Amino acid sequence: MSSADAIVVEGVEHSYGDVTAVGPIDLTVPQGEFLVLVGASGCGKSTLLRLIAGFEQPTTGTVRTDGTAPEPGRGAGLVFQQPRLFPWKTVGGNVALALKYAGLDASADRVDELLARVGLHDVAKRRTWQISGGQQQRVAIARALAVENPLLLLDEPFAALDALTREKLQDDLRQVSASTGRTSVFVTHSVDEAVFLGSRVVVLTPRPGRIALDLRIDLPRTGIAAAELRGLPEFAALRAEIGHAIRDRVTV
Ligand SMILES: Nc1ncnc2c1ncn2[C@@H]1O[C@H](COP(=O)(O)OP(=O)(O)OP(=O)(O)O)[C@@H](O)[C@H]1O
Repeated sequence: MSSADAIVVEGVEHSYGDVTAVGPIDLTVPQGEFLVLVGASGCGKSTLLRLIAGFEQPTTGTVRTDGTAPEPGRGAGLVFQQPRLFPWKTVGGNVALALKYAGLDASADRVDELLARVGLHDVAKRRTWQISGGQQQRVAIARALAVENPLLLLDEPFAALDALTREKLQDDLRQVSASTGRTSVFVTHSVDEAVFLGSRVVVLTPRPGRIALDLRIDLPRTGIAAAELRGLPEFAALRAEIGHAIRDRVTV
């Protein structure tokens, strides 16, 4: 392992009872990479993410994040499909809680700054049910960014959103991630989303999830409009290659 490696997965297999969900998998993620995991439903994407978060222990092999065994709730900001906000807190209160929990400055100015980073202005005092689903997911991302954790782990964060909101959030996340340079692992079913967000895309085989394709995405990450990026011929070629890798291994 080099000091520049944020995540090292070595010889990892994970079983639930007698069902082997993933592995064996070897995967090294250098610092600053935006890794997207894609694959058919049930191939073990979330399991691999949970192993990296420390929510699951590998049945065999080892997982290291920043050189040590991952511990749940430490060292990683997490975003799930549902925003999981506290409904009895205001929007700002939800972000402030994450800051307080980490012993950081939880002032109104700091909360506003974080909300502004995900495109939310003037909503800090609202209740969580007074904002849209897309806005709630932005709050969840702001909360995950609040603590300067080295890792950002996202499990299908945009899956429950409508197509337009989803594209907008993808665009914003791409910009935020380019500016923070934080190592990220993002799970999705969407090939388009994978190519748009990832600096690297790993396709998993159907269960047990193994690496079927490991692809560097050399598309510009800054200074290009989302529509222009999606319109590049290289974008279409990468989407086709990843789509083939998934379809080749799925028997319907
Ligand atoms: N807690 C659990 N107990 C038993 N089996 C589980 C558990 N969690 C997941 N599995 C099984 O392990 C396999 C991998 O599941 P996982 O959720 O990691 O896949 P996934 O690729 O994220 O799926 P999806 O894209 O549908 O969310 C599946 O067959 C699933 O049924």
